[in-house]
Amino acid sequence: MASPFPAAPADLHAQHSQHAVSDAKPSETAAPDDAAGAARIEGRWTAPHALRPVDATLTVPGSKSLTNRYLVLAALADGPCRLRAPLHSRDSALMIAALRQLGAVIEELDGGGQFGPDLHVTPMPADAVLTAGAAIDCGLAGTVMRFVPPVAALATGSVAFDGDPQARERPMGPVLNALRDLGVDIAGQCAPQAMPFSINATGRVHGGHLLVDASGSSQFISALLLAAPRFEAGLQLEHAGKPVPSLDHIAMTVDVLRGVGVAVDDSVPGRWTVLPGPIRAFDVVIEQDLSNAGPFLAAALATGGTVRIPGWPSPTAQVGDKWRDILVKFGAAVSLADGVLTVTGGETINGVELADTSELAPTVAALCALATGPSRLTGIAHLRGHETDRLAALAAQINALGGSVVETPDGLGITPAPLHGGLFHTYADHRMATAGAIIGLVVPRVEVEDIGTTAKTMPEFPVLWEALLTRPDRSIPSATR
Ligand SMILES: O=C(O)C1=C[C@@H](OP(=O)(O)O)[C@@H](O)[C@H](O)C1
Ligand SMILES: C=C(OP(=O)(O)O)C(=O)O
Repeated sequence: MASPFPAAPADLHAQHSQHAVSDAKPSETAAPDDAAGAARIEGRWTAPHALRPVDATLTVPGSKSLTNRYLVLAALADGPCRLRAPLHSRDSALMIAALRQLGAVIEELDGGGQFGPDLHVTPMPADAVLTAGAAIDCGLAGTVMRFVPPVAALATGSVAFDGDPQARERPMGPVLNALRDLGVDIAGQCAPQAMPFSINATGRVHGGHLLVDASGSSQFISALLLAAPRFEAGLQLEHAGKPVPSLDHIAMTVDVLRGVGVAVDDSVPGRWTVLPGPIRAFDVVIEQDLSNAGPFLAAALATGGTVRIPGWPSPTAQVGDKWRDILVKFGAAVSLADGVLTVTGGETINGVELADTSELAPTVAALCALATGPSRLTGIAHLRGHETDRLAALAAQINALGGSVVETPDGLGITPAPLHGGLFHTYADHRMATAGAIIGLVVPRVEVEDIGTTAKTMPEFPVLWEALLTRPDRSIPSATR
């Protein structure tokens, strides 16, 4: 779809104010422990419609994947740690609450950055005994439900895990079976391979060799690697099964482990060896979330405008760095100079063929729905086990707006079709909400069912998104903090 815009209106801000928010309301139930305290917008939300090409400069909050990895490592480290510019969102709040349950002391420090305070972490005491047991709410966070059980196995006491109803549908079996293979006592109350379950932890995990089928999620591997230095014999982990998805996320895990002094060998594909040893205390700056930068960069393509993101980390282990290649394939001009990523969209958006786009896929699919040529996304069968079955959800919701999307066994085929407004269901999935927002930039009257789902990884999304359209060269307004 081309993006022809009428001449810019005299008072752009006034026009957006009329259209931007319909039933949306500030939430009275901010996520627990969410230090950011950003004003919440929840519920049905009329996606702002761009009246002219965007021209904006912004930074986004910290990386979910880095924040939750460093929180886990800090809880297991050999001394107090500091996370600077961490993410403050539902997923990070759930991780903080989980690690506190296991004995880590996590405090917010005065000051901090644009998106909330820094964090100081005093690790779990080595001899922590959870006399009253612990109950961990995983919400819908894959990083909490997969990364925390191996950490819990290193405490002493009973640790119960549960989460949102949708989380009970997400695959857990390989992590639980792996821990059982390592001798950890796990009782499943629901299905034996899913939440809810509880761990009767003895404070020690011997470690050793493990065979795991990680074709359902890279998080099964990352979860075991992160705790492995604290296993008595370390870990020799081997994957057996269909290809492992989201390999960039495993590379990130290896990268952060090495950064805190852990010896990891990943020289043989599908095998990882972690030597036992201390996790060195650290003081780290969390990079902004490049995956969550995606919808803002996509806005440049959708509207034929320009979006700049200063402070783009390079080098980085984040999968979102792939935007620099992906958006060129869609037809954008992309440059990285002096740490500023600049993306400028053209007259039209090209169709693309892309493999293993991992968590970038919903944003990619939204751009494909606006493209002038057909697209094929492959290697993302495991998205059926994400926050929702993302392949089914994207196909259903884009088609409900007049699109032409077919599900394939491992992805999506998307053919250009004229789109119209309508309700875009979100299925408790933050990336469905942002996909609806992207389409709504150029398709009038798209309503996103629950924009509040973006609080999973970016509570500031609706505010930043509206500012993207109305206020160039801006960052989050202080009034929302
Ligand atoms: O380890 C991580 O931080 C993540 C790994 C990926 O999971 P999958 O391998 O299940 O795709 C990714 O999609 C998720 O958003 C975050
Ligand atoms: C798949 C995702 O999340 P999770 O960490 O819950 O798996 C995601 O953020 O796209």
